[in-house]
Amino acid sequence: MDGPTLLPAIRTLAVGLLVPLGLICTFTYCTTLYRYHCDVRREPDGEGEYPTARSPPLIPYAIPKLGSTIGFSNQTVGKFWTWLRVQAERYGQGAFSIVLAGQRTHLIYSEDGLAAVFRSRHLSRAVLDRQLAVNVLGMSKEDSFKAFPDRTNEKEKITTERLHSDHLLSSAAVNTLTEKFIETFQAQLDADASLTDGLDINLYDWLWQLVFRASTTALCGSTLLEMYPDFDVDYRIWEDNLLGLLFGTPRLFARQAYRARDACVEKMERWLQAGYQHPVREGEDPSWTPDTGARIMHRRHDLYKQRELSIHSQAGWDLIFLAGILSNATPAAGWLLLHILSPTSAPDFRQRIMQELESCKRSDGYIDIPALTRLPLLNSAFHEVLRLYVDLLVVRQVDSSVALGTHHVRKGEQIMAPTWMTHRNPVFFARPEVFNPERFTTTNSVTGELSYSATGLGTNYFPFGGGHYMCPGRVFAKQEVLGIIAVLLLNFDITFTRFMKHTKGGLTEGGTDDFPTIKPGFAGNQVVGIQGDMRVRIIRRPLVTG
Ligand code: HEM
Repeated sequence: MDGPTLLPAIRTLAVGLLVPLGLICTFTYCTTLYRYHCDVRREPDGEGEYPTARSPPLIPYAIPKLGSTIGFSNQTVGKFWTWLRVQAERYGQGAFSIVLAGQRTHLIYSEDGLAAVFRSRHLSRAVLDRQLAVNVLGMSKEDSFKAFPDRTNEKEKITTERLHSDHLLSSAAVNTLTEKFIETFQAQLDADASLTDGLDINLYDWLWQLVFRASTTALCGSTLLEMYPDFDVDYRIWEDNLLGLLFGTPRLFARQAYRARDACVEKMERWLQAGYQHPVREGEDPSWTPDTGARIMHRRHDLYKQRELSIHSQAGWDLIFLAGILSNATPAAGWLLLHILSPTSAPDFRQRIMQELESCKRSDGYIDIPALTRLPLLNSAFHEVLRLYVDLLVVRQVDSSVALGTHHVRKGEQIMAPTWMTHRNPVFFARPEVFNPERFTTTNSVTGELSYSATGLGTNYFPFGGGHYMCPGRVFAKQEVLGIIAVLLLNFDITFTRFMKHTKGGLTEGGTDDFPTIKPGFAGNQVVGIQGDMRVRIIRRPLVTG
Protein backbone atom coordinates (compact mmCIF):
# COMPACT_ATOMS: atom_id res chain seq x y z
CA MET A 1 0.00 0.00 0.00
CA ASP A 2 1.47 3.43 -0.89
CA GLY A 3 1.27 6.67 1.20
CA PRO A 4 -1.92 8.21 -0.18
CA THR A 5 -3.94 4.96 0.20
CA LEU A 6 -2.49 4.26 3.67
CA LEU A 7 -3.56 7.59 5.19
CA PRO A 8 -7.33 7.15 4.77
CA ALA A 9 -7.02 3.60 6.13
CA ILE A 10 -5.26 4.91 9.29
CA ARG A 11 -7.84 7.67 9.60
CA THR A 12 -10.69 5.18 9.33
CA LEU A 13 -9.05 2.91 11.90
CA ALA A 14 -8.42 5.84 14.30
CA VAL A 15 -11.98 7.09 13.97
CA GLY A 16 -13.24 3.53 14.33
CA LEU A 17 -11.35 3.17 17.61
CA LEU A 18 -11.61 6.67 19.06
CA VAL A 19 -15.31 7.19 18.49
CA PRO A 20 -16.40 4.04 20.40
CA LEU A 21 -13.85 4.82 23.13
CA GLY A 22 -15.12 8.40 23.40
CA LEU A 23 -18.69 7.12 23.54
CA ILE A 24 -17.83 4.59 26.26
CA CYS A 25 -16.09 7.30 28.36
CA THR A 26 -18.93 9.79 27.90
CA PHE A 27 -21.53 7.16 28.77
CA THR A 28 -19.52 6.03 31.84
CA TYR A 29 -19.08 9.61 33.06
CA CYS A 30 -22.74 10.55 32.56
CA THR A 31 -24.09 7.43 34.28
CA THR A 32 -21.65 7.63 37.25
CA LEU A 33 -22.31 11.37 37.59
CA TYR A 34 -26.08 10.84 37.58
CA ARG A 35 -25.82 8.07 40.17
CA TYR A 36 -23.48 10.17 42.32
CA HIS A 37 -25.92 13.07 42.44
CA CYS A 38 -28.82 10.75 43.26
CA ASP A 39 -26.78 9.13 46.07
CA VAL A 40 -25.46 12.32 47.70
CA ARG A 41 -28.94 13.83 47.75
CA ARG A 42 -30.72 10.76 49.10
CA GLU A 43 -32.14 11.18 52.59
CA PRO A 44 -30.87 8.56 55.10
CA ASP A 45 -33.03 5.43 55.26
CA GLY A 46 -34.11 4.09 58.64
CA GLU A 47 -35.57 5.57 61.76
CA GLY A 48 -34.31 8.76 63.50
CA GLU A 49 -30.97 8.09 65.17
CA TYR A 50 -30.66 4.70 63.50
CA PRO A 51 -30.15 5.21 59.78
CA THR A 52 -29.70 2.08 57.71
CA ALA A 53 -26.18 1.51 56.41
CA ARG A 54 -25.73 2.00 52.70
CA SER A 55 -22.90 1.99 50.21
CA PRO A 56 -20.99 5.33 50.12
CA PRO A 57 -21.54 7.48 46.98
CA LEU A 58 -19.20 6.53 44.16
CA ILE A 59 -17.09 9.45 42.82
CA PRO A 60 -17.88 9.83 39.08
CA TYR A 61 -15.23 8.81 36.55
CA ALA A 62 -14.87 8.55 32.78
CA ILE A 63 -12.53 5.63 32.10
CA PRO A 64 -13.83 2.23 33.19
CA LYS A 65 -11.39 0.29 35.45
CA LEU A 66 -9.07 3.31 35.77
CA GLY A 67 -11.76 5.18 37.71
CA SER A 68 -10.24 7.83 40.02
CA THR A 69 -6.72 6.36 39.91
CA ILE A 70 -5.10 9.40 38.28
CA GLY A 71 -6.58 11.99 40.68
CA PHE A 72 -5.80 9.78 43.67
CA SER A 73 -2.17 9.30 42.53
CA ASN A 74 -1.49 13.04 42.45
CA GLN A 75 1.89 13.50 44.11
CA THR A 76 1.11 16.84 45.74
CA VAL A 77 0.48 15.50 49.23
CA GLY A 78 -3.00 16.44 50.46
CA LYS A 79 -4.35 17.65 47.11
CA PHE A 80 -6.78 14.77 46.67
CA TRP A 81 -7.96 15.06 50.31
CA THR A 82 -8.52 18.81 50.04
CA TRP A 83 -10.74 18.17 47.04
CA LEU A 84 -12.55 15.34 48.84
CA ARG A 85 -13.17 17.56 51.90
CA VAL A 86 -14.98 20.06 49.67
CA GLN A 87 -17.25 17.23 48.44
CA ALA A 88 -17.74 15.97 52.01
CA GLU A 89 -18.80 19.41 53.27
CA ARG A 90 -20.98 20.18 50.26
CA TYR A 91 -22.95 16.94 50.52
CA GLY A 92 -22.57 16.13 54.25
CA GLN A 93 -21.02 12.71 53.60
CA GLY A 94 -18.85 10.67 56.03
CA ALA A 95 -17.48 8.38 53.31
CA PHE A 96 -17.08 8.15 49.56
CA SER A 97 -16.17 5.32 47.22
CA ILE A 98 -13.74 5.47 44.33
CA VAL A 99 -12.68 2.99 41.71
CA LEU A 100 -8.95 2.54 42.20
CA ALA A 101 -7.11 0.44 39.63
CA GLY A 102 -10.29 -1.55 38.99
CA GLN A 103 -11.14 -2.08 42.66
CA ARG A 104 -14.02 -0.45 44.50
CA THR A 105 -12.40 1.35 47.44
CA HIS A 106 -14.26 3.06 50.28
CA LEU A 107 -12.68 6.17 51.80
CA ILE A 108 -14.12 6.26 55.31
CA TYR A 109 -13.59 9.18 57.72
CA SER A 110 -16.84 9.56 59.72
CA GLU A 111 -16.46 8.97 63.46
CA ASP A 112 -18.80 5.97 63.53
CA GLY A 113 -17.23 4.55 60.38
CA LEU A 114 -13.66 4.83 61.71
CA ALA A 115 -14.60 3.30 65.07
CA ALA A 116 -16.15 0.36 63.21
CA VAL A 117 -13.11 -0.02 60.91
CA PHE A 118 -10.81 -0.38 63.93
CA ARG A 119 -13.20 -2.78 65.72
CA SER A 120 -14.46 -4.92 62.90
CA ARG A 121 -13.57 -8.60 62.58
CA HIS A 122 -14.80 -8.58 58.99
CA LEU A 123 -11.75 -6.63 57.78
CA SER A 124 -8.14 -7.73 57.45
CA ARG A 125 -4.85 -6.66 55.90
CA ALA A 126 -3.36 -9.92 54.66
CA VAL A 127 -3.95 -9.23 50.94
CA LEU A 128 -2.26 -5.82 51.15
CA ASP A 129 0.60 -7.24 53.24
CA ARG A 130 1.17 -9.94 50.61
CA GLN A 131 1.13 -7.34 47.82
CA LEU A 132 3.72 -5.37 49.78
CA ALA A 133 5.81 -8.50 50.41
CA VAL A 134 5.96 -9.41 46.72
CA ASN A 135 6.23 -5.95 45.12
CA VAL A 136 8.16 -3.95 47.69
CA LEU A 137 10.28 -6.65 49.32
CA GLY A 138 10.78 -9.05 46.44
CA MET A 139 9.34 -12.08 48.33
CA SER A 140 8.13 -15.09 46.39
CA LYS A 141 4.33 -15.46 46.24
CA GLU A 142 4.56 -18.71 48.18
CA ASP A 143 6.53 -17.11 51.00
CA SER A 144 4.20 -14.09 51.09
CA PHE A 145 1.38 -16.51 52.04
CA LYS A 146 3.56 -18.08 54.74
CA ALA A 147 4.53 -14.66 56.15
CA PHE A 148 1.04 -13.13 55.92
CA PRO A 149 -1.53 -15.93 56.12
CA ASP A 150 -5.25 -15.21 55.97
CA ARG A 151 -5.73 -16.68 59.41
CA THR A 152 -3.25 -16.96 62.30
CA ASN A 153 -2.44 -20.54 63.17
CA GLU A 154 -3.52 -20.95 66.81
CA LYS A 155 -0.98 -23.78 67.25
CA GLU A 156 2.00 -21.59 66.32
CA LYS A 157 4.54 -21.23 69.14
CA ILE A 158 5.57 -17.73 68.07
CA THR A 159 3.06 -15.25 66.63
CA THR A 160 3.69 -11.70 65.43
CA GLU A 161 1.23 -10.34 68.01
CA ARG A 162 2.99 -12.04 70.94
CA LEU A 163 6.37 -11.10 69.58
CA HIS A 164 5.41 -7.42 69.34
CA SER A 165 3.73 -7.25 72.74
CA ASP A 166 6.66 -8.94 74.54
CA HIS A 167 9.64 -7.47 72.69
CA LEU A 168 8.53 -4.15 71.18
CA LEU A 169 5.70 -2.78 73.29
CA SER A 170 6.67 -3.83 76.82
CA SER A 171 8.36 -1.02 78.76
CA ALA A 172 11.44 -3.18 79.44
CA ALA A 173 11.91 -3.80 75.71
CA VAL A 174 11.27 -0.17 74.75
CA ASN A 175 13.73 1.13 77.37
CA THR A 176 16.47 -1.28 76.25
CA LEU A 177 15.96 -0.32 72.60
CA THR A 178 15.96 3.40 73.43
CA GLU A 179 19.12 3.09 75.55
CA LYS A 180 20.95 1.36 72.70
CA PHE A 181 19.71 3.94 70.21
CA ILE A 182 20.79 6.91 72.40
CA GLU A 183 24.16 5.27 73.15
CA THR A 184 24.92 4.89 69.41
CA PHE A 185 23.55 8.33 68.54
CA GLN A 186 25.61 9.96 71.30
CA ALA A 187 28.76 7.99 70.37
CA GLN A 188 28.65 9.37 66.82
CA LEU A 189 28.39 12.92 68.15
CA ASP A 190 31.22 12.33 70.65
CA ALA A 191 33.43 10.97 67.89
CA ASP A 192 33.01 14.08 65.72
CA ALA A 193 35.81 16.41 66.86
CA SER A 194 34.74 19.16 64.45
CA LEU A 195 31.64 19.76 66.57
CA THR A 196 33.86 21.18 69.31
CA ASP A 197 35.02 24.07 67.09
CA GLY A 198 31.60 24.40 65.45
CA LEU A 199 30.15 23.28 62.13
CA ASP A 200 27.87 24.87 59.54
CA ILE A 201 25.44 22.20 58.39
CA ASN A 202 22.15 21.55 56.64
CA LEU A 203 20.43 20.32 59.77
CA TYR A 204 18.02 17.66 58.48
CA ASP A 205 20.48 16.15 56.03
CA TRP A 206 23.06 15.87 58.81
CA LEU A 207 20.52 14.49 61.29
CA TRP A 208 19.21 11.91 58.81
CA GLN A 209 22.63 10.26 58.53
CA LEU A 210 23.13 10.14 62.29
CA VAL A 211 19.66 8.74 63.00
CA PHE A 212 19.95 6.24 60.15
CA ARG A 213 23.14 4.78 61.64
CA ALA A 214 21.90 4.83 65.24
CA SER A 215 18.50 3.25 64.40
CA THR A 216 20.00 0.58 62.16
CA THR A 217 22.61 -0.29 64.80
CA ALA A 218 20.06 -0.36 67.66
CA LEU A 219 17.80 -2.77 65.74
CA CYS A 220 20.16 -4.83 63.57
CA GLY A 221 23.51 -4.57 65.37
CA SER A 222 26.68 -2.91 64.13
CA THR A 223 27.78 -5.59 61.62
CA LEU A 224 25.28 -4.61 58.89
CA LEU A 225 26.76 -1.12 58.46
CA GLU A 226 30.30 -2.43 58.86
CA MET A 227 29.63 -4.80 55.95
CA TYR A 228 27.81 -2.12 53.91
CA PRO A 229 28.77 1.41 55.00
CA ASP A 230 26.85 2.83 52.00
CA PHE A 231 23.63 0.92 52.79
CA ASP A 232 21.83 4.27 53.14
CA VAL A 233 22.29 5.11 49.43
CA ASP A 234 20.15 2.24 48.12
CA TYR A 235 17.83 2.48 51.12
CA ARG A 236 16.97 6.11 50.31
CA ILE A 237 16.11 5.28 46.68
CA TRP A 238 14.01 2.29 47.77
CA GLU A 239 12.20 4.38 50.42
CA ASP A 240 11.42 7.18 47.94
CA ASN A 241 9.88 4.66 45.54
CA LEU A 242 8.14 2.41 48.06
CA LEU A 243 4.56 3.30 47.17
CA GLY A 244 5.28 3.19 43.43
CA LEU A 245 6.58 -0.37 43.90
CA LEU A 246 3.57 -1.25 46.05
CA PHE A 247 1.17 -0.13 43.31
CA GLY A 248 3.04 -2.41 40.90
CA THR A 249 4.78 0.14 38.61
CA PRO A 250 6.32 -2.06 35.89
CA ARG A 251 10.08 -2.59 36.09
CA LEU A 252 10.51 -0.89 32.72
CA PHE A 253 9.35 2.44 34.23
CA ALA A 254 11.09 2.11 37.60
CA ARG A 255 14.42 0.43 36.92
CA GLN A 256 16.26 2.38 39.62
CA ALA A 257 13.63 1.54 42.24
CA TYR A 258 13.77 -2.21 41.50
CA ARG A 259 17.59 -2.14 41.44
CA ALA A 260 17.68 -0.39 44.84
CA ARG A 261 15.12 -2.85 46.26
CA ASP A 262 17.10 -5.85 45.08
CA ALA A 263 20.36 -4.36 46.36
CA CYS A 264 18.87 -3.62 49.82
CA VAL A 265 17.38 -7.11 50.15
CA GLU A 266 20.60 -8.76 48.95
CA LYS A 267 22.67 -6.84 51.50
CA MET A 268 20.26 -7.76 54.32
CA GLU A 269 20.42 -11.37 53.13
CA ARG A 270 24.24 -11.47 53.36
CA TRP A 271 24.07 -9.81 56.78
CA LEU A 272 21.53 -12.42 57.95
CA GLN A 273 23.71 -15.27 56.67
CA ALA A 274 26.73 -13.82 58.50
CA GLY A 275 24.64 -13.48 61.69
CA TYR A 276 23.41 -17.10 61.47
CA GLN A 277 27.09 -18.18 61.49
CA HIS A 278 27.36 -16.71 65.01
CA PRO A 279 24.24 -18.01 66.72
CA VAL A 280 23.44 -16.95 70.25
CA ARG A 281 24.69 -19.61 72.65
CA GLU A 282 22.21 -22.13 74.08
CA GLY A 283 20.57 -20.77 77.24
CA GLU A 284 21.66 -17.18 76.61
CA ASP A 285 19.24 -14.45 75.62
CA PRO A 286 21.19 -11.20 75.17
CA SER A 287 19.25 -7.95 74.67
CA TRP A 288 21.60 -6.99 71.79
CA THR A 289 24.55 -8.45 69.88
CA PRO A 290 26.72 -6.71 67.23
CA ASP A 291 25.95 -9.42 64.64
CA THR A 292 22.24 -9.95 65.15
CA GLY A 293 21.01 -6.78 66.82
CA ALA A 294 18.19 -6.42 69.35
CA ARG A 295 16.22 -9.21 71.00
CA ILE A 296 13.14 -8.34 68.93
CA MET A 297 15.18 -9.27 65.84
CA HIS A 298 16.25 -12.60 67.39
CA ARG A 299 12.62 -13.48 68.07
CA ARG A 300 11.59 -12.37 64.59
CA HIS A 301 14.25 -14.66 63.13
CA ASP A 302 12.82 -17.54 65.21
CA LEU A 303 9.42 -16.75 63.66
CA TYR A 304 10.88 -16.72 60.12
CA LYS A 305 12.34 -20.19 60.70
CA GLN A 306 9.08 -21.47 62.17
CA ARG A 307 7.31 -20.29 58.99
CA GLU A 308 10.05 -21.81 56.80
CA LEU A 309 10.79 -18.63 54.87
CA SER A 310 13.68 -18.54 52.40
CA ILE A 311 16.64 -16.39 53.45
CA HIS A 312 15.68 -13.90 50.70
CA SER A 313 12.17 -13.49 52.13
CA GLN A 314 13.56 -13.18 55.67
CA ALA A 315 15.80 -10.34 54.48
CA GLY A 316 12.84 -8.58 52.84
CA TRP A 317 10.75 -8.82 56.02
CA ASP A 318 13.65 -7.43 58.07
CA LEU A 319 13.97 -4.55 55.62
CA ILE A 320 10.36 -3.41 56.05
CA PHE A 321 10.65 -3.75 59.82
CA LEU A 322 13.69 -1.49 59.75
CA ALA A 323 11.73 0.94 57.58
CA GLY A 324 9.16 1.34 60.40
CA ILE A 325 11.78 3.13 62.46
CA LEU A 326 13.81 4.76 59.68
CA SER A 327 11.08 6.13 57.46
CA ASN A 328 8.75 7.39 60.21
CA ALA A 329 10.67 8.29 63.34
CA THR A 330 13.45 10.08 61.41
CA PRO A 331 11.25 12.64 59.59
CA ALA A 332 9.14 13.03 62.75
CA ALA A 333 12.30 14.02 64.68
CA GLY A 334 13.29 16.30 61.78
CA TRP A 335 9.96 18.17 61.69
CA LEU A 336 9.99 18.61 65.47
CA LEU A 337 13.56 19.92 65.57
CA LEU A 338 12.94 22.28 62.65
CA HIS A 339 9.89 23.76 64.38
CA ILE A 340 11.73 24.19 67.70
CA LEU A 341 14.61 26.03 66.01
CA SER A 342 12.61 27.97 63.45
CA PRO A 343 12.44 31.78 63.69
CA THR A 344 8.84 31.41 62.46
CA SER A 345 7.83 29.70 65.76
CA ALA A 346 6.66 31.63 68.84
CA PRO A 347 9.65 33.45 70.38
CA ASP A 348 9.45 31.63 73.73
CA PHE A 349 8.79 28.14 72.31
CA ARG A 350 12.44 27.05 72.23
CA GLN A 351 13.16 28.59 75.62
CA ARG A 352 10.25 26.71 77.25
CA ILE A 353 11.33 23.44 75.62
CA MET A 354 14.86 24.01 76.98
CA GLN A 355 13.49 24.59 80.50
CA GLU A 356 11.58 21.30 80.29
CA LEU A 357 14.63 19.42 78.94
CA GLU A 358 16.94 20.74 81.65
CA SER A 359 14.67 19.06 84.23
CA CYS A 360 15.44 15.66 82.64
CA LYS A 361 19.21 15.81 83.03
CA ARG A 362 20.36 13.19 85.51
CA SER A 363 23.24 13.89 87.93
CA ASP A 364 25.47 11.47 85.95
CA GLY A 365 24.98 13.59 82.80
CA TYR A 366 22.62 11.10 81.11
CA ILE A 367 19.04 11.85 80.13
CA ASP A 368 16.13 10.50 82.13
CA ILE A 369 14.09 9.02 79.25
CA PRO A 370 10.91 8.17 81.23
CA ALA A 371 10.89 11.79 82.52
CA LEU A 372 11.13 13.02 78.90
CA THR A 373 7.90 11.26 78.04
CA ARG A 374 6.05 13.28 80.70
CA LEU A 375 7.14 16.79 79.60
CA PRO A 376 3.89 18.56 78.63
CA LEU A 377 5.06 21.01 75.95
CA LEU A 378 7.55 18.64 74.30
CA ASN A 379 5.01 15.81 74.17
CA SER A 380 2.27 18.09 72.90
CA ALA A 381 4.63 19.32 70.16
CA PHE A 382 5.46 15.69 69.23
CA HIS A 383 1.75 14.86 68.87
CA GLU A 384 1.26 18.04 66.86
CA VAL A 385 4.01 16.90 64.47
CA LEU A 386 2.15 13.61 63.98
CA ARG A 387 -1.17 15.39 63.50
CA LEU A 388 0.22 17.70 60.85
CA TYR A 389 2.76 15.50 59.10
CA VAL A 390 1.25 12.01 59.06
CA ASP A 391 -0.50 11.19 55.79
CA LEU A 392 -1.69 7.72 56.68
CA LEU A 393 -4.11 5.42 54.94
CA VAL A 394 -5.36 2.62 57.14
CA VAL A 395 -6.00 0.00 54.47
CA ARG A 396 -8.12 -3.09 54.99
CA GLN A 397 -9.77 -5.65 52.76
CA VAL A 398 -13.41 -6.61 53.32
CA ASP A 399 -13.58 -10.34 54.12
CA SER A 400 -17.36 -10.44 54.45
CA SER A 401 -20.07 -7.86 53.73
CA VAL A 402 -20.70 -5.68 56.77
CA ALA A 403 -22.04 -2.33 57.99
CA LEU A 404 -19.26 -0.03 59.23
CA GLY A 405 -21.34 2.50 61.11
CA THR A 406 -23.67 3.88 58.44
CA HIS A 407 -21.50 2.64 55.57
CA HIS A 408 -22.25 -0.68 53.96
CA VAL A 409 -19.29 -2.46 52.34
CA ARG A 410 -19.21 -5.71 50.39
CA LYS A 411 -16.92 -8.72 50.45
CA GLY A 412 -13.91 -8.24 48.16
CA GLU A 413 -13.97 -4.45 48.34
CA GLN A 414 -11.26 -2.35 49.97
CA ILE A 415 -11.36 0.21 52.81
CA MET A 416 -9.07 3.19 53.24
CA ALA A 417 -9.27 5.43 56.31
CA PRO A 418 -7.26 8.61 55.64
CA THR A 419 -5.83 10.62 58.56
CA TRP A 420 -5.76 13.79 56.45
CA MET A 421 -9.57 14.08 56.47
CA THR A 422 -9.74 14.23 60.29
CA HIS A 423 -6.28 15.51 61.34
CA ARG A 424 -6.78 18.59 59.15
CA ASN A 425 -10.48 19.09 59.73
CA PRO A 426 -11.19 22.54 61.29
CA VAL A 427 -14.17 21.05 63.15
CA PHE A 428 -11.79 18.92 65.27
CA PHE A 429 -8.64 21.06 65.18
CA ALA A 430 -8.83 24.87 65.02
CA ARG A 431 -6.62 26.39 62.26
CA PRO A 432 -5.54 22.91 61.21
CA GLU A 433 -2.85 24.03 58.74
CA VAL A 434 -0.90 25.78 61.51
CA PHE A 435 1.69 24.02 63.69
CA ASN A 436 0.53 24.76 67.22
CA PRO A 437 2.81 23.04 69.77
CA GLU A 438 0.36 23.83 72.59
CA ARG A 439 -2.54 22.08 70.88
CA PHE A 440 -2.53 19.04 73.15
CA THR A 441 -1.74 20.88 76.40
CA THR A 442 -4.18 21.91 79.11
CA THR A 443 -3.63 24.17 82.11
CA ASN A 444 -5.14 23.22 85.45
CA SER A 445 -7.35 26.17 86.40
CA VAL A 446 -6.58 25.77 90.13
CA THR A 447 -2.85 24.91 90.22
CA GLY A 448 -1.88 26.49 86.89
CA GLU A 449 -0.01 23.26 86.12
CA LEU A 450 0.49 22.39 82.46
CA SER A 451 -0.27 18.87 81.24
CA TYR A 452 -0.80 17.23 77.87
CA SER A 453 -3.11 14.56 76.51
CA ALA A 454 -3.92 13.14 73.12
CA THR A 455 -6.57 10.81 74.48
CA GLY A 456 -10.20 11.86 74.30
CA LEU A 457 -9.89 12.62 70.59
CA GLY A 458 -11.07 9.09 69.81
CA THR A 459 -10.97 8.28 66.14
CA ASN A 460 -10.26 11.90 65.15
CA TYR A 461 -6.56 11.34 65.82
CA PHE A 462 -4.90 8.09 64.76
CA PRO A 463 -1.29 8.60 63.56
CA PHE A 464 -0.42 5.02 64.52
CA GLY A 465 -3.49 3.40 62.93
CA GLY A 466 -5.82 1.44 65.16
CA GLY A 467 -7.31 -1.83 66.28
CA HIS A 468 -5.60 -5.15 65.78
CA TYR A 469 -2.90 -3.79 63.44
CA MET A 470 -2.03 -0.63 65.39
CA CYS A 471 1.67 0.25 65.14
CA PRO A 472 3.60 -1.84 67.70
CA GLY A 473 6.58 0.55 67.46
CA ARG A 474 4.61 3.57 68.75
CA VAL A 475 6.13 3.74 72.24
CA PHE A 476 9.69 3.26 70.99
CA ALA A 477 9.10 5.82 68.21
CA LYS A 478 8.14 8.48 70.74
CA GLN A 479 11.05 7.76 73.06
CA GLU A 480 13.45 7.77 70.15
CA VAL A 481 12.21 11.11 68.78
CA LEU A 482 12.20 12.81 72.19
CA GLY A 483 15.64 11.31 72.93
CA ILE A 484 17.08 12.80 69.72
CA ILE A 485 15.75 16.26 70.60
CA ALA A 486 17.07 16.05 74.17
CA VAL A 487 20.57 14.85 73.22
CA LEU A 488 20.99 17.58 70.61
CA LEU A 489 19.52 20.53 72.48
CA LEU A 490 21.12 19.73 75.83
CA ASN A 491 24.62 19.15 74.45
CA PHE A 492 24.91 21.65 71.61
CA ASP A 493 24.27 25.29 70.87
CA ILE A 494 22.45 25.41 67.56
CA THR A 495 22.02 28.77 65.83
CA PHE A 496 19.70 29.34 62.90
CA THR A 497 21.43 30.83 59.84
CA ARG A 498 18.83 30.57 57.08
CA PHE A 499 16.37 28.18 55.44
CA MET A 500 17.50 26.20 52.42
CA LYS A 501 14.97 26.04 49.60
CA HIS A 502 14.44 23.04 47.35
CA THR A 503 14.88 23.81 43.66
CA LYS A 504 15.28 21.60 40.61
CA GLY A 505 19.04 22.20 40.76
CA GLY A 506 19.27 21.23 44.46
CA LEU A 507 19.16 23.26 47.68
CA THR A 508 19.63 27.03 47.43
CA GLU A 509 19.71 29.77 50.05
CA GLY A 510 16.24 30.86 51.14
CA GLY A 511 14.89 33.61 53.39
CA THR A 512 13.75 33.48 57.01
CA ASP A 513 10.21 32.55 55.93
CA ASP A 514 11.07 29.56 53.74
CA PHE A 515 10.25 26.83 56.26
CA PRO A 516 10.70 23.39 54.60
CA THR A 517 7.71 21.95 52.81
CA ILE A 518 6.23 18.48 52.39
CA LYS A 519 8.10 16.31 49.89
CA PRO A 520 5.85 15.18 47.02
CA GLY A 521 4.67 11.58 47.19
CA PHE A 522 1.67 9.27 46.83
CA ALA A 523 -1.09 9.40 49.44
CA GLY A 524 -0.44 7.14 52.41
CA ASN A 525 3.24 7.87 53.07
CA GLN A 526 2.79 7.77 56.89
CA VAL A 527 5.19 10.50 58.18
CA VAL A 528 5.69 12.72 55.13
CA GLY A 529 9.18 13.61 53.90
CA ILE A 530 10.90 16.97 54.33
CA GLN A 531 11.68 19.11 51.28
CA GLY A 532 14.16 21.90 51.93
CA ASP A 533 16.35 22.27 55.00
CA MET A 534 17.66 24.65 57.65
CA ARG A 535 21.23 25.94 57.66
CA VAL A 536 22.54 26.13 61.23
CA ARG A 537 25.78 26.55 63.14
CA ILE A 538 26.21 23.80 65.70
CA ILE A 539 28.83 23.78 68.44
CA ARG A 540 29.37 21.45 71.37
CA ARG A 541 28.66 23.01 74.75
CA PRO A 542 31.57 22.86 77.19
CA LEU A 543 31.19 20.08 79.77
CA VAL A 544 30.09 21.46 83.12
CA THR A 545 31.97 19.61 85.88
CA GLY A 546 31.98 19.69 89.68
C1 HEM B 1 6.42 8.15 64.22
C2 HEM B 1 6.69 6.91 63.97
C3 HEM B 1 5.76 5.86 63.45
C4 HEM B 1 4.52 5.97 62.86
C5 HEM B 1 3.72 7.23 62.57
C6 HEM B 1 4.07 4.62 62.55
C7 HEM B 1 2.85 4.30 61.98
C8 HEM B 1 2.43 3.02 61.69
C9 HEM B 1 1.16 2.70 61.11
C10 HEM B 1 0.11 3.71 60.75
C11 HEM B 1 1.08 1.35 60.99
C12 HEM B 1 -0.11 0.55 60.39
C13 HEM B 1 -1.25 0.50 61.38
C14 HEM B 1 -2.55 0.00 60.81
O1 HEM B 1 -2.60 -0.60 59.72
O2 HEM B 1 -3.59 0.20 61.50
C15 HEM B 1 2.31 0.80 61.46
C16 HEM B 1 2.61 -0.54 61.48
C17 HEM B 1 3.78 -1.04 61.96
N1 HEM B 1 4.81 -0.33 62.55
FE1 HEM B 1 4.89 1.69 62.85
N2 HEM B 1 5.03 3.73 62.95
C18 HEM B 1 6.08 4.43 63.51
C19 HEM B 1 7.23 3.91 64.05
C20 HEM B 1 7.53 2.56 64.11
C21 HEM B 1 8.73 2.01 64.72
C22 HEM B 1 9.81 2.83 65.42
C23 HEM B 1 8.66 0.66 64.57
C24 HEM B 1 9.60 -0.45 64.99
C25 HEM B 1 10.64 -0.35 65.72
C26 HEM B 1 7.42 0.35 63.88
C27 HEM B 1 7.00 -0.91 63.55
C28 HEM B 1 5.81 -1.22 62.92
C29 HEM B 1 5.39 -2.58 62.55
C30 HEM B 1 6.19 -3.86 62.79
C31 HEM B 1 4.13 -2.47 61.95
C32 HEM B 1 3.28 -3.61 61.38
C33 HEM B 1 2.37 -4.14 62.44
C34 HEM B 1 1.48 -5.29 61.99
O3 HEM B 1 1.44 -5.59 60.81
O4 HEM B 1 0.82 -5.88 62.85
N3 HEM B 1 6.75 1.53 63.63
N4 HEM B 1 3.12 1.84 61.91
